[in-house]
Amino acid sequence: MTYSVKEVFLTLQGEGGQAGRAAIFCRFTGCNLWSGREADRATAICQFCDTDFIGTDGDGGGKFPTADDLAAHINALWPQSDIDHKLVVFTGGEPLLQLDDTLIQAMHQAGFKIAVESNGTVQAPEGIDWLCISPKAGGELVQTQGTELKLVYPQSGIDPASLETLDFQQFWLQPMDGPNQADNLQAAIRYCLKHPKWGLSLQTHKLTGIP
Ligand SMILES: C[S@@+](CC[C@H](N)C(=O)[O-])C[C@H]1O[C@@H](n2cnc3c(N)ncnc32)[C@H](O)[C@@H]1O
Ligand SMILES: Nc1nc2[nH]cc(C(=O)O)c2c(=O)[nH]1
Ligand code: SF4
Ligand SMILES: [Mg+2]
Repeated sequence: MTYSVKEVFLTLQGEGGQAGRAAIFCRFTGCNLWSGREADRATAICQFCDTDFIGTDGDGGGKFPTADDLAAHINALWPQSDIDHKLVVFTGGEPLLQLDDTLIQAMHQAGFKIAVESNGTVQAPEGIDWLCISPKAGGELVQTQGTELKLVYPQSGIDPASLETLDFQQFWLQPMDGPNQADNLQAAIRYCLKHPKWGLSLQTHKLTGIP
């Protein structure tokens, strides 16, 4: 299958339990909860998205006819001096609309651990090494198991307590970025102090000014 990719870049994972680790980010085009057009935001299922995932015109983006083509493109951006810590993060958009067994196999063949950032509305294939699920109010949660659950907070319609019994190793609250970012940060801190199952996930790439 042909993969549509907005951008591919080397950066440090900014969020969640792997924050600070070098990784190749592969951002797939398209999402099932928003068209990506500002005109549609107010009527979208997910209205707070901080990401441009339209088209294939970003740095390192494009259309890749085969999994081996995309794997080679990702591999070429990894520092040549390292073979032991190869990490790719598939994100988007919604990566599980495109990530398939063939691409998972190709990335493992190239020596990568595979992390995924998903909204949880699509069942994940086998073989993902680090699965981050970030539920969205209004999006049906079908993937209820994974490595970390990262809830953008606050979201009207989702109480963190309603997610606590799901099968994840780590639980994070990530303050919603946008006009109320400062208040959202304080609310997330207060929640974590009262409910220690939850940790605070800051979007550290925004603090440091890296992609
Ligand atoms: C752009 S999404 C792409 C992956 C997938 N569609 C998802 O929603 O998980 C990447 C991460 O950014 C988070 N995110 C998106 N908009 C945000 C915002 N305004 N503030 C904080 N986190 C946000 C998402 O919840 C998700 O964890
Ligand atoms: N540095 C960095 N870390 C991230 N973690 C999740 C991101 C995403 O957009 O999925 C992201 C991103 O866009 N940049
Ligand atoms: S589900 Fe993820 S990519 Fe889609 S609009 Fe929401 S935050 Fe953005
Ligand atoms: Mg991002």
